[in-house]
Amino acid sequence: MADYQSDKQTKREGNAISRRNLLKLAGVGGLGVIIGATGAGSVLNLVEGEAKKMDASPSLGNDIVPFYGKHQAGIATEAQNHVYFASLEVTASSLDDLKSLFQEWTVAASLMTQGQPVGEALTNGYVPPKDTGEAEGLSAANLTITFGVGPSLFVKDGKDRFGLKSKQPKELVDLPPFPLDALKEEWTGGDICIQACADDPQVAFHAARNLLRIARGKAILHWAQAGFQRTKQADANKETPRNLFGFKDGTANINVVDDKEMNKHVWVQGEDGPAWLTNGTYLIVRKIQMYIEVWDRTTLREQENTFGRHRASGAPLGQEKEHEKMDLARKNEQGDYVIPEDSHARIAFGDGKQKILRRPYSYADGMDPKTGSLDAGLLFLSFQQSPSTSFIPMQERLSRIDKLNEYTVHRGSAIFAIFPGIKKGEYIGQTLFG
Ligand SMILES: C=CC1=C(C)c2cc3[nH]c(cc4nc(cc5[nH]c(cc1n2)c(C)c5CCC(=O)O)C(CCC(=O)O)=C4C)c(C)c3C=C
Ligand SMILES: [Fe+2]
Repeated sequence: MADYQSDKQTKREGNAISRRNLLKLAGVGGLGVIIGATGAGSVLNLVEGEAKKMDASPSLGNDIVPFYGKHQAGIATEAQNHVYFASLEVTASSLDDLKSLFQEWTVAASLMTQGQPVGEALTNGYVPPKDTGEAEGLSAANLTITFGVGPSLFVKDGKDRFGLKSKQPKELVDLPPFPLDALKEEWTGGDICIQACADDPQVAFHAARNLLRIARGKAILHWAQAGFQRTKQADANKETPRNLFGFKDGTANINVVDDKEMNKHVWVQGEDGPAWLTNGTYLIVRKIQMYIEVWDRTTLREQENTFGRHRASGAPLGQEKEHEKMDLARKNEQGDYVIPEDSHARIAFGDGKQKILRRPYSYADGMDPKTGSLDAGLLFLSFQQSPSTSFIPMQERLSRIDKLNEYTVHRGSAIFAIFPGIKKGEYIGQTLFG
């Protein structure tokens, strides 16, 4: 705790410009107006120029994740404590409107991820402030904002909405129905997604809210979900985070610093997809309710057999260390597999060839009014290069055999193509919208 606070303090003192200082930059007033006249690159240069005039150090604070890069942040970057995930429906009808929306979002996202507010100083008492204000005085809290587009942005009800049909990737199609799915329209699909992750829930919410505000008249919220994991301050040993069933979740994940693995399983490469998506990826989102009360009445042995791992250590059943390779051939004296045939980890692993990058968050949304039980679960987020050869066959297996199905139900689902990262002067989505 103390460490985190002192980190934040250092960042506030050493950081380029605080949200409060940026509000004083009168020259940056009316971002939306300026962008229309000058384009995203010029606005970004203007903002950066004004920041320098304030004699601010351009060096990153220690809780700022760089916004620019080959890939968007929020995928291979360390998972923050909180997520605010939003799925949007586009109401604009022209490609130009869509383009200007992403240009404005790029400016706003680049500012907010540096811990700066969106919009001009609070000088005009006759109009609403541009920035909604709840993050004023707060640091960037490692905020990342990741944007993507769903299949319905390209074609909806058979209509080529923005003349982008020919650019729709083969992989970007609605997921097939899986056995036991209990999806609700209100948590399914979307034209655009925004994943805002931060080490502070208010910073994550502020980011999504301000982007939605900018979208007014062009896009509306379709569904949203906040999520959390244990905070890093509370976890001195930096263990693998535990899900709401008490198990370490993320042990056998892709190693994000292993470029070879990431290029093989996560990033879209030239030959795998359309050129506009090179260095992007696909995101699959599943809102999975977890029957916590039922789980809490289940014996430890049954819980461990469900996952195929020990609860305390996270090690595969019959083994000792969390990161040991699962011994799937090992049998007990009765001749049964030590890691049960219907256990989650065994079924998800399959033959070991399908790999996805999981970046899930727990959610807890009060009570399910129908049952009186806690409405809690997992906002499952996974990034993969090819959903059709990784997530889909994996989920097909899991939905038929996985013992975990006795305790969970899939309520929401969506797929998005996640844009590649950008350089300064470019805007997110530029490779698609031109
Ligand atoms: C289709 C993909 C997956 C869904 C959906 C899914 C849901 C889900 N998972 C847990 C908890 C755990 N999952 C674990 C491992 C694991 N899960 C998947 C995929 C999906 N999970 C994979 C690919 C793996 C790794 C398999 C392997 O190679 O060993 C584990 C074990 C620890 C770990 O490795 O992370 C847990 C725990 C929940 C609670 C859940 C839905 C609510
Ligand atoms: Fe899993």
